[in-house]
Amino acid sequence: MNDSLVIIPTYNERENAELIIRKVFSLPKLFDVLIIDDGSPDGTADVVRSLQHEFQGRLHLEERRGKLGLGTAYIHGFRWALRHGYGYIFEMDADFSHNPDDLIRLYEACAVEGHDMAIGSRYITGVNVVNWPMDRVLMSWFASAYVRFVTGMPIMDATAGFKCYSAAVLGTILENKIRFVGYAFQIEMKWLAFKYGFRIKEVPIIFTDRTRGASKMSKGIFKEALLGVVQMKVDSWFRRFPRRGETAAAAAPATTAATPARETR
Ligand SMILES: Nc1nc2c(ncn2[C@@H]2O[C@H](COP(=O)(O)OP(=O)(O)O[C@H]3O[C@H](CO)[C@@H](O)[C@H](O)[C@@H]3O)[C@@H](O)[C@H]2O)c(=O)[nH]1
Repeated sequence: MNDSLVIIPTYNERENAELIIRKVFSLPKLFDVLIIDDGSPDGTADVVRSLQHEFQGRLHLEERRGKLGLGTAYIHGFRWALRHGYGYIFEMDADFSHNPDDLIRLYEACAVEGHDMAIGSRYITGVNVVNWPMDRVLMSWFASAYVRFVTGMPIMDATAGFKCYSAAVLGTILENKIRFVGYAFQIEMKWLAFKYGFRIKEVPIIFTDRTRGASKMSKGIFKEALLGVVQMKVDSWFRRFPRRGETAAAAAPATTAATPARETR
C-alpha cells in the first residue's frame, strides 16, 4: 500500500476509465487508485474490474447503486481512504480535464511544503481553461467570485475538483455533516478547511475540457450552489470552529480574516 490514494468518481466514463487508470499507474510517484462508480449504465465498473488483477492491491472499486451525486461519491471515498490509513488523499476527474501529471505537484505542496490542502487552481494565474465554451468558463469564474464575495474565503478557484488533502484535514472536516451532494460540495470542503484554519495552497494548473464522454453538469447542481453558499455562510455565524492544532475545548473564537489567495495559511 502507498501513502497516497487518488479517488476518481465515475458515471458513464467507460471510454476514459482504462486510460486514466493506466496513466496514474505510469507516474514516477506511486499512487493507489479508488474508483467510485455510481452504477454507470455504460459498464464503467466492468472495465475497472477487468484491470484489478493486473493492478492487484493498488486499484480499488466501490460501486453504488445509482447516480447519487459527485459530493456523496467523494465522501464515500474519503471515509474508505481514512479507514485504510492513507496519508494523502486526492480528488480527480476521470476525463483528463485534470492532467494526472499534476498529481505530483499537488502531493509536493502537501507532503514536502507542509500544506494541509492543495488545490489545482484554474484561476490563480489568469484563466487557464482550454476548450470549454465561453459560457461555461464565465459561469465557473463568476461562481468563484460569488463564493469569495459571500464568504470572504480568499480562494480563486472555489469549485475546483482537483485536490490533495492530508488525512488530518479530512478527519476533521468529516466530523461535520456535508450539506451539498453535487459539485457545490467542492466549495463546502474548502470552506470548512478554511474555517478550521488549515493551510491551503492553490497550485496553478491548466484545465482542458474532455474529448471523450460528456459532462454531468446540470441546472440542479447550479441551483444547489447558488443559495447553499449563502446558507453555509449564515450557519457559520452561529458556530465556533476550533483552529488547526487546537482541541474544541481550547478553541479561540473563529476568524474570517482574509489572507493572501495563493496560500491562505
Ligand atoms: N460516482 C459519480 N461520479 C460522478 C457523478 N457526477 C459526475 N461524476 C464524475 O465526476 C467527474 C466530474 O464530472 P464532469 O461532469 O466531467 O464535470 P465537469 O462538468 O467537467 O465539471 C468540472 O468542473 C466543476 C466546476 O468547476 C468541478 O466542480 C468538477 O469537479 C469538474 O472539475 C467525472 O469523473 C464524472 O464521471 C455522480 O453522480 N456520481
